[in-house]
Amino acid sequence: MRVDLASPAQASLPRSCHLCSSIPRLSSLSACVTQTKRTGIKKVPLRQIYEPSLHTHSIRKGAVHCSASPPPLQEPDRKPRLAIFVSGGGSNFRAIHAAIADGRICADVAVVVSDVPNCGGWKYAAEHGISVEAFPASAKTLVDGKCVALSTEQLITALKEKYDVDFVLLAGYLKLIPAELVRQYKRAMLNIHPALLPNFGGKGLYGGRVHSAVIGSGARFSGPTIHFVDEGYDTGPILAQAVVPVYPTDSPKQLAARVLTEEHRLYPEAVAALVDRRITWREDGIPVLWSAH
Ligand SMILES: Nc1nc2c(c(=O)[nH]1)N[C@@H](CN(C=O)c1ccc(C(=O)N[C@@H](CCC(=O)O)C(=O)O)cc1)CN2
Ligand SMILES: NCC(=O)N[C@@H]1O[C@H](COP(=O)([O-])[O-])[C@@H](O)[C@H]1O
Repeated sequence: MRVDLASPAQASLPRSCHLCSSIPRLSSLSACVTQTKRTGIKKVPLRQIYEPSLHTHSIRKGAVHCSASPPPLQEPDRKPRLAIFVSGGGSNFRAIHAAIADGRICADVAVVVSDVPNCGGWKYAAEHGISVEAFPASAKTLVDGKCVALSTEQLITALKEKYDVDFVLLAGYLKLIPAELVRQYKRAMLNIHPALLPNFGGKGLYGGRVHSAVIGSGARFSGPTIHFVDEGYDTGPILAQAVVPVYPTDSPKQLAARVLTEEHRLYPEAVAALVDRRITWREDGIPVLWSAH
């Protein structure tokens, strides 16, 4: 059985337990080991090995007994469940859904959430038997004069209890995610932005406006950024980026198409790493994506 650990260069050697000075043995952490069905590689989440705080100690007859007590893992046969937020055509949602269908992403889409009922992403979800919810309330969520949108509290309850969602993915979603929802999915909510953050991001910069700003700046490179979501627009920790050339003769439409091609490659890769738990965190709060191969 191959156990795939982060390269020692990246991961500090196991710290011994500060109380009993033992180094946790792999067998004592067997509960941490998860089988990645698709690849047959045994993954051992680093955080559950290198955090002595996971140990419990009991004093028996004067001796300190140290045993790892990793947090409970999901039921082995339960795939991670995703909520995907869209506002428009949903091409990134479709790319993620296609990656699930062909086995690149080991997860299920539990629900699609949109501020624009019947947008392209909403229709695609409905056509594929995926539940849909409207959020937040606006003139666009009035159907026959009745508001069909959930409140923030109702949405959180639905995501946690009705849909049992583990991870939230923003995919062309154009509304600010409220702080209460961000807190519910700390280090479990991603967004894709069509430029190289921290440049060309923030309020007012979305869709074609981003590409116009890039071209107008004279920048020679652009590309998608995948980042964890915090309370501000596009200010969360960057997880992955890809680079495409910007030609001085580019129209915003031409640049958008070039960036979108890379979005549809990069986002599924990032989501696969997220659900496979191949992301660790540096002590300065920067996420590290570990390749599956
Ligand atoms: N809490 C967060 N919410 C959202 C984030 C985020 O990083 N943190 N990312 C955005 C997606 N996004 C860029 O990637 C983005 C989307 C929309 C805007 C924006 O200025 N929106 C307009 C309204 C547009 C409309 O309703 O048509 C606005 O707020 O005035 C900026 C960045 C998703 N949510
Ligand atoms: N700041 C957010 C933003 O501009 N998102 C962008 O909206 C486009 C449409 O997404 P879609 O085709 O997946 O609906 C994509 O380029 C995405 O990066």
